[in-house]
Amino acid sequence: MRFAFHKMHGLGNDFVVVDARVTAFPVDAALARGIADRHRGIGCDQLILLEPARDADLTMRIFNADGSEVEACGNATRCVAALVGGDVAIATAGGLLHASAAGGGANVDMGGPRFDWDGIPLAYAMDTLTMPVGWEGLAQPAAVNVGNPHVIFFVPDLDAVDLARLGPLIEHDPLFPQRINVNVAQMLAPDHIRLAVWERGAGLTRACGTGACATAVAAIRRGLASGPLTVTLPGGPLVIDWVPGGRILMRGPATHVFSGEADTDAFR
Ligand SMILES: N[C@@H](CCC[C@H](N)C(=O)O)C(=O)O
Repeated sequence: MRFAFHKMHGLGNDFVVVDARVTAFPVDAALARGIADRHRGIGCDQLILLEPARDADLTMRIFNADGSEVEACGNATRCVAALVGGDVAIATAGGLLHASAAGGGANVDMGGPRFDWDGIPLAYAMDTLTMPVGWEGLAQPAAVNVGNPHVIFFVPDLDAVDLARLGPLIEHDPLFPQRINVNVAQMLAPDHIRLAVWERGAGLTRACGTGACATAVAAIRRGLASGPLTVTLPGGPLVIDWVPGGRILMRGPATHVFSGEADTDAFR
């Protein structure tokens, strides 16, 4: 099947966006993996599929590079808002999001975070603000669900952490029945966090919007920070705001790189 796509990125977290609002685009895990493949496909961290919605302007489906379909993607939400333009209500598996395109990027209302252990989800009950668990030097993380699941470690020196090695161990730990996105954060100031993310199903990425949201929320809950604050990822900064009990607001860039056409047969 011939299809059109947009290559986009948010701070280097890159996407293949297929607008299937008019013509359906049947995707399975193997096709998503093939499109995302950086050697044999188009290449991306996530494949984003736009479909019609009943109670929103559109539905956004998210497939990680490993083919798994997931609930939320902050950077893709900004890209979709920038692509569609104006104010847009986006239905996702993680909830209804409201976004508005703004000067080279977008503002997104990412909804409210969850902290209950079975809503993360974790395999068994524990405190999610300071979890009594650890993996080598990484210990006592926080867990936050912002539509998708995140675990956040605060460390004194981000450069001392080998996230490429520890990320997959933690992602696949039985404590996380739906696997987990692994965030390692260094507080630079009460309004500035440096962050690296091992993404579930995609590995190390240049940026993770939901990771920035989850980390900002965890830092505020722990009394380490107050919003609004800047989260600087390898690909650049995002601005996140949250007050306890409220909704998470994210602001950041969205870039359209090129548009193209391809044939699904090429990726199977
Ligand atoms: N890059 C994203 C998150 C994509 C989904 C994530 N890997 C998951 O499996 O939950 C972002 O910008 O939030």
